[in-house]
Amino acid sequence: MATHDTLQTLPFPPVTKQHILNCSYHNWHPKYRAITPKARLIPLPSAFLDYLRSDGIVLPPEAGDEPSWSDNDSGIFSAADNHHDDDDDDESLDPSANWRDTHEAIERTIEELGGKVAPKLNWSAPKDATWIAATNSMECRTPNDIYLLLKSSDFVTHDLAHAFDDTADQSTAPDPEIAYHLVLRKWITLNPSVEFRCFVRNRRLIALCQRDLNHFDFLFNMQDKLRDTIQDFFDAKLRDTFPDANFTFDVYTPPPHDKVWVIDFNPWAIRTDPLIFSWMELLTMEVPIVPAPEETTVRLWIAEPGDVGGQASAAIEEAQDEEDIDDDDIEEIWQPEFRLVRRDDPEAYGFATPQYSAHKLPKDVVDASRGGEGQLREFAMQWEQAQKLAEQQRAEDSEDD
Ligand SMILES: Nc1ncnc2c1ncn2[C@@H]1O[C@H](COP(=O)(O)OP(=O)(O)OP(=O)(O)O)[C@@H](O)[C@H]1O
Repeated sequence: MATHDTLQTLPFPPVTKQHILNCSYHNWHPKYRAITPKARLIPLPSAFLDYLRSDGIVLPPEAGDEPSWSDNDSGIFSAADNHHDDDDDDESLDPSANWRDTHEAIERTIEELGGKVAPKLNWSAPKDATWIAATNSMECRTPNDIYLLLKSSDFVTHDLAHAFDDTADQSTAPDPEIAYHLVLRKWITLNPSVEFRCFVRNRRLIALCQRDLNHFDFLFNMQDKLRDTIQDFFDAKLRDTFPDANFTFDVYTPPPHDKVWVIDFNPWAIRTDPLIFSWMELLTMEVPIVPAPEETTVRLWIAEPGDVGGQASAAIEEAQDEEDIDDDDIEEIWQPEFRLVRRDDPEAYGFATPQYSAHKLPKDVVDASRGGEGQLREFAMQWEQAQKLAEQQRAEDSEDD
């Protein structure tokens, strides 16, 4: 998280609520549907959002449900656990009673997408919660798999409660109503080595880098081809169509690496992880505005703090008018910086280091669970129990004081 100090010193152009909304999946997907992996969007009613926001994790009963969390110290319940023989209020125990249509739409959509999906909300996928899933991934086969991930994710909570935090028009404009959607993407086995984050400043692709911070040797041989492919894709599909001049986008380039899929858009803002770059680098990186025809050198423009928009674009237009040079000439001699993780880079994760660990269980719990499949759930239960005991102990201690 950025400190107040960082926010003040980084020369970002103002990030508005509209910038955030433009990166919401439901806003950009209709326009870019043909260049994204197959996905379906399910509008979420307020009853479902209340469920996501509520404390604790109670899952709707599933066909043939047994009380699977028999001692339930985990705090995670299937509604079947609450079943009483003489109960006539079963409905009230099923959290999906108030959003049955949504539940059924989710079921149908999973089936339509081939039985396995990767879920996300308007902006965030529950990448930080995969530890709680039986698959240890975001792969979901049932609505309950989805609810468990969404309810366990801090990233999803951010979408629900903090979407417009730190925007420049925070106090001057009321928060627009957010049309929350559940995005279900047909599950594909992605090779993380060929996922890239791309940075666009003033409608120019200025930098790109790996999303997965492991070192992949083979990428170095493919670097030029990948850069060209992604640059061409950006020029043809995104440069003039995305509503903002500054933004980031994530792509996947499946083998044989001549096609590009958009996975996501993110705002040009501190909340977006710059990965192997720093925001200061991206904000101040030198970008050519035009090659001088009589010289072989390139004139460079350096961003002024706070100006990565209007002035630069005006300067480009003016230079182009004067010197009759078009964008293609510029592209020929200048390329975005494409950063890969080198073998000994300090940024590189060791293969054993889990990502998003700040959102997970303590390291010794995760390490200890590496022994076998499914054990993480058990550790999760033990962890919850340990937390409760610690809580109890603290309460007792403070009573003693
Ligand atoms: N259809 C899919 N099938 C399987 N995995 C997927 C699919 N789509 C995306 N993923 C994986 O999920 C990851 C997260 O997706 P996405 O980028 O949409 O999440 P996010 O929360 O917006 O991430 P960030 O906050 O880093 O932008 C991707 O990096 C990719 O590895």
